[in-house]
Amino acid sequence: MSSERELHAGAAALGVNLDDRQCERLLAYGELILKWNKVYNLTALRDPASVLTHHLLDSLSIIAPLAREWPGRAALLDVGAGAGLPGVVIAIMRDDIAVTCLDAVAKKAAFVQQVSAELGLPNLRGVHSRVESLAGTFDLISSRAFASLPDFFAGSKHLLAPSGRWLAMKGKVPSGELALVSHEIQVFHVEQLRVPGLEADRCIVWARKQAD
Ligand SMILES: C[S@@+](CC[C@H](N)C(=O)[O-])C[C@H]1O[C@@H](n2cnc3c(N)ncnc32)[C@H](O)[C@@H]1O
Repeated sequence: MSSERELHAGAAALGVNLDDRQCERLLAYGELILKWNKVYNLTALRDPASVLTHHLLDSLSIIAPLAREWPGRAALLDVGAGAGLPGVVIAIMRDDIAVTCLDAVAKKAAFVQQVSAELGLPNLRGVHSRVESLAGTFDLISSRAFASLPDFFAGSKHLLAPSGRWLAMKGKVPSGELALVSHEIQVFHVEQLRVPGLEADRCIVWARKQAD
């Protein structure tokens, strides 16, 4: 199957209809990751098929849940985004969401800036900072493979709007981490997912600030 057909089929299985532009941009993004991997040290994956399943489809699995949970405009911060996962995929799929991909490593933030310019995504920027020192307010704060849930929430709670939502992409349901989440934070949904082409467990942990 061609990459394009595999991407369309995988997205459809995740409840997402890709238009031609989105499909082109996602594939171009995958190519940029592989092309610049040596310079920016972006991923351990070396072949296009693994980038498609482990990065593009895995990140696309957030899109249908996000449309349900937050259908309108938003400012989203992707913490510890690395090569821009899932932030770049969200920016490609949702032009009504302004995405900031944050990373403590300058080269990774620079790569996201380059992706924004090359793919023509005005709603995407890469920022170099540690999350603990960043200022600002965001409606949505995401992460994938970043930190334990207690550390993710504690490190970014100063950045979440009062009515905002956290979405953490995790592997197996992280029961041990969930038990350690502060009482100031309400985990309101743990959503298990199946990503086409990936045998591994996947889930999204949704949380918000506890009302006073
Ligand atoms: C394992 S990578 C995950 C990258 C990407 N989210 C993914 O799923 O491929 C974790 C990233 O978090 C970044 N990071 C670690 N601590 C951080 C902090 N305190 N603030 C911002 N980024 C941080 C690292 O530089 C690294 O790029």
